[in-house]
Amino acid sequence: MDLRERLSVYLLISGSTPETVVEAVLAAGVGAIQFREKTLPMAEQLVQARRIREQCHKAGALFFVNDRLDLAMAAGADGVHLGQSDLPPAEARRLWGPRALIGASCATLQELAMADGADYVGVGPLYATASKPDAGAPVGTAAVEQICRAFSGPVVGIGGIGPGLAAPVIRAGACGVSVISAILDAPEPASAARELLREVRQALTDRGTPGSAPHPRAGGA
Ligand SMILES: Cc1ncc(COP(=O)(O)OP(=O)(O)O)c(N)n1
Ligand SMILES: Cc1ncsc1CCOP(=O)(O)O
Ligand SMILES: [Mg+2]
Repeated sequence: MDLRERLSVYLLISGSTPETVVEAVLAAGVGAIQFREKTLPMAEQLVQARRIREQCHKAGALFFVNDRLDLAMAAGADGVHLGQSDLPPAEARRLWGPRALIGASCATLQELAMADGADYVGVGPLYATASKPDAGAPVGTAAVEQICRAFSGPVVGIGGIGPGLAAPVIRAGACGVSVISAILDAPEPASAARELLREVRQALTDRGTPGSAPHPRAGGA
């Protein structure tokens, strides 16, 4: 499975996400998980990150750490996701090496310029979201279209994406959607994950997914 396919549904979790929920969404087909924990002490984050990495790898999913290159490396993650105020992707690459998967956030073409060296980009917030109070104004799917024209790697949309809102993101050119509340706030997270995956796959089929070479660092599965 290549990187684009694994990013079809990319879930962000925190330290308070129950282990059983992680297990269930992975079994439902979530292909990538990002550990996004901003408050717990680092030693505790490291223990949690290692446990989630194990869960992901058993399920054949990718494991990313948000913000912190040091934590990502210590936890044996597949990659790190860096925002505009984090280490530049090129610097993370220099420190971690060629096998690391590096993701970057951008909302505009100017921000994309700062993402040089990233393997994939997350574009957002696309819609209003309560999950990130400092997210800024929604940029909508037009931003996905613009960034997909300028960046040849995988692009995921993020921010306020729930049922029925994933298909427009794929039609705009993204390979997947990155979510928190659509899955974690759902009464049955595994069912919500399956439904989102179904919507993404249907939209990719309708779009006529462009042939993409397997990503050299996404591993085989
Ligand atoms: C896949 C993905 N895309 C965007 C983000 C947002 O990153 P950032 O802007 O650094 O904000 P925080 O998540 O750190 O609050 C992301 N985490 N993942
Ligand atoms: C981390 C992040 N970055 C941009 S929007 C967002 C929050 C996404 O959460 P939700 O899917 O609940 O809107
Ligand atoms: Mg960040």
